[in-house]
Parts: sequence; C-alpha cells; structure tokens
Amino acid sequence: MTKGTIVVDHLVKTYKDKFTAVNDVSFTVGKGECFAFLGPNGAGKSTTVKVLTTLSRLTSGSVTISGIDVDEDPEKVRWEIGVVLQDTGLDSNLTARELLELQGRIFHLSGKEASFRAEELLAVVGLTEEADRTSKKFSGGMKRRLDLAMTLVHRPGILFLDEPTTGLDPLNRKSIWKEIRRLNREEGTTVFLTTQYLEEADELADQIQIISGGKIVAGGTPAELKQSIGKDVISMQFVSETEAKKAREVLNKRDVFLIENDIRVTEEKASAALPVILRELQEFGLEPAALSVAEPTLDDVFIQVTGSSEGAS
Ligand SMILES: Nc1ncnc2c1ncn2[C@@H]1O[C@H](COP(=O)(O)OP(=O)(O)OP(=O)(O)O)[C@@H](O)[C@H]1O
Repeated sequence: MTKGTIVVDHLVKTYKDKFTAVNDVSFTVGKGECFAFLGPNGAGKSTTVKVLTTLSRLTSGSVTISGIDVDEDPEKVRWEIGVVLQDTGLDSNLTARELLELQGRIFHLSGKEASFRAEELLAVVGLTEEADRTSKKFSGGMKRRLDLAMTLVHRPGILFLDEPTTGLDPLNRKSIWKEIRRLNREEGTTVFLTTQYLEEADELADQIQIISGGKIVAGGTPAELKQSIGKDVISMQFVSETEAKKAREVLNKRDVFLIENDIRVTEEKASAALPVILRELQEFGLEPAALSVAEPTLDDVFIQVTGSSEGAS
C-alpha cells in the first residue's frame, strides 16, 4: 500500500541561473508518519516542498506521493495532498464559512456537502464563532487555523505544512500543535512539516531530516539524533560577548561553540572535564556567570551538523 507515503529518490533541483538548491536528496516518509524537515535559512527546504507539492519541476531524480510520480502526473498528486504554505495570508472580503464552502466546490463537492464540510471544519479548528466574520479581520493565529481548515476540505492523506507556527504566540502555537497531532494520530494523516523551531520538531516528529547547503546532513528519530552526539554539553554563560569570545579562544583545542554570551563545550564526560576547563579559564581571569551540564538537545545536533545556530530557538 503506497497511499499516504512520500518517496524522494536522489532529488536534484537546479534553478535557471544554474544554482543547485537541492543536491541529491533521498528520504522516505511512511503512511501516518510525522516528518520534520529542518535546516538553516537558504538550506533548500522550501525548494524541496515546492517540488513535492507540484509547484516546481524537479531537475533529476524522482518523487512519488502516494505512489504517484509528481513529474508524470502532478494533477493527480494534488488530490492526495493538502498544502499550507508560509503567509498564504487569507486577506479576503469573504467570510471564513464562504471561503471554506468555495474551497469545497473547487474540490467538486455539491453545495450541500460543501456547506456541511465547512461547518465541520470550522468546529475542528475552533472558528465556529467567527464563521461569519470576513477573514481579512482575523488575527494571525485565526488566519493560520483557517488556512489549515482550507487544506483539509478534500480530506487529504498527506499534509504539507511550511513553517506552520512561525510568528505565532506560544498559546496559538500549542493549539496548532494539538491539531496537527490529532490529524496525525487520530486520522492517520501523514504530515510533512518544515520548521525553524527545533522544539516543534522534537514535540511532533517521528522522523527528522536536516538539510544544509542542499544536502541531507543528518537524519533519524529525535532520540536517535540526540544520541548520535552521545556526549555531554557544558553551557557557560559570560557577562559579555567579549568575555565569551575570550573563553572560546582559551578553550579552542576543545569542541567549542559560541552563541552570543554563551559558549557550549561538548565533552565525553562532563564530570571529568569540567574542573580542568574551569582551571584553564581561571588562568586567564575568566569565570562563567552561570554554568550547566546537559544531555544533548536537538539544538546541539543542529549546531553540530549545520555549523549554524540559526534554527536553534
Ligand atoms: N527561484 C529561484 N531562483 C534561484 N535561486 C533560488 C530560487 N529560489 C530559491 N533559490 C535559492 O535556493 C537556495 C535554497 O532556497 P530555499 O528557499 O529552498 O531555502 P529554505 O531552506 O527554504 O530557506 P528559508 O528557511 O530561508 O525559507 C537559496 O540559496 C535560495 O537563494
């Protein structure tokens, strides 16, 4: 059974200016899986999503969605998927209910079916009370929930969400997470999500792939990725960036990373390394203002494999 699956095999996408944004990317998403695609800005996430959702043609390799080849039959693929892109911005004079009914008609529902489905989805995303307000006046969180409802009208087996919670406050973010989890766990919808929030991937995903410079640099379950570092992370905070930079210089023979006033040192065994590190710093008159030792987080994995702290929130 291939329904609800995504198979990406040696995908390459080169733009007209000869820039290769996606370079030999392969992965498989099983039916009912929640897959998170992570990477720093410009890594190739949106380009991949565009190819998978038939908005852009691939250069070489192959992609099948529910067993259908995106290059050979993009029209058929569109019936299998729901897509929420960044900033679709439903700035319409139509009400939420009207937009949902219209979407139903686009997907060939009868007037009665479209109206029933609209009512159902308004309840699913918690917008029943706002149903007859024009969507133009909605808040960012409400627009995002309406976006999600719009993509669910034709009951897609696979849902693509491009940065679904960017710009939302924590409360709205949690409510979108809840809805994604419900669709994934209760309805068996396959979810493909790109995000810059590692916490979001950790919370929702069964499988994570990290892309950087157009290539996959790491992949696995959140637990596997964290275990792949297999070391302790010592975080030390300094009173200023200048001091943190000095500390990085002093410790430059170790596996050390600087983020503003904070430096992170990865060590096999923090308990053994820490007294030595503190002594080395003391010799240069440096003392951390705060210190903690932790098991690796997805932030640490991201920093290690992409060399960037950009996605680390
Ligand atoms: N139409 C285009 N023509 C040429 N180059 C492009 C085009 N679209 C994107 N690129 C380039 O391809 C690379 C990957 O871009 P892409 O938008 O896929 O990255 P991304 O991982 O989604 O980044 P972000 O997190 O910033 O959205 C970037 O270097 C970008 O400048």
